[in-house]
Amino acid sequence: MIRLGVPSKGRLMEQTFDWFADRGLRLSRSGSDREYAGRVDGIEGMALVLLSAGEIPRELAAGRIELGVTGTDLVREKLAGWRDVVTEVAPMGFGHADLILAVPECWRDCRDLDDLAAIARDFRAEHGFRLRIATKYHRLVRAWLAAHEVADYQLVDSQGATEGTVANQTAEAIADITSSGETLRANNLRILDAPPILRSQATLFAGRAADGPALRAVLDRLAL
Ligand SMILES: Nc1ncnc2c1ncn2[C@@H]1O[C@H](COP(=O)(O)OP(=O)(O)OP(=O)(O)O)[C@@H](O)[C@H]1O
Ligand SMILES: O=P(O)(O)OC[C@H]1O[C@H](OP(=O)(O)OP(=O)(O)O)[C@H](O)[C@@H]1O
Repeated sequence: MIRLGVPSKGRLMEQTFDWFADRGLRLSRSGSDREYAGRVDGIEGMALVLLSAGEIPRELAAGRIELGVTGTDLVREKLAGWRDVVTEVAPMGFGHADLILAVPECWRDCRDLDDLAAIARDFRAEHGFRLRIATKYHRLVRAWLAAHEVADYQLVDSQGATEGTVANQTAEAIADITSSGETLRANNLRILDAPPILRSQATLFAGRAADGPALRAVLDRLAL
């Protein structure tokens, strides 16, 4: 049996269903909207598992699902050495979002990473604690700031409504996913002049341990 993990709600779920339908497989919930079980029609030996997008990387790594749809951001953030654990089977062309770092709009002297590094040094001297960056992408943000030699900061965990942390005075800057930029603008935040930390999109992943004839038959059926 090949178990396919799919996000359990929202646009990501609907677009995933459409993507498989375009390839001849019909995914559907088996019961009500609140029941997280589903079925796959159009192929033998495949089961649908509805999960939180954030949990799909872990489930792939644990071998509890063989295939999974989630954002590349979540796989890179949640799986250390992700390439050893999962294979990217196909980018799916939706769920595009950039992981970016943003500062208050009113920080006129903070345009790029060099500015941020200097401001972070001064901030620590002035306030006695390190500048706080709110994010749920700890691994990716730490690696990116280290690569750009920004050191005087601390990460503050924020699992949602991250853009609100600056107004709420629990952080000075944020690192989060953006697509339209509306949430940033509404919260008076501006993206630093730098390439995004990561460009993400919804992707079909396979667990490396799942490789075998049953998985290959499914991928052949999908012409992948
Ligand atoms: N505004 C957006 N536009 C496009 N993609 C987005 C946007 N926000 C988030 N995403 C993507 O959607 C995926 C799921 O996001 P999110 O982290 O909100 O899911 P989740 O943590 O599983 O949610 P929940 O735990 O509430 O089920 C991620 O890969 C993310 O990059
Ligand atoms: O650039 P935009 O188009 O405004 O989208 C960005 C927002 O979308 C995501 O939040 P989501 O709605 O998934 O909720 P969350 O804050 O709980 O993660 C993300 O965390 C941003 O807050």
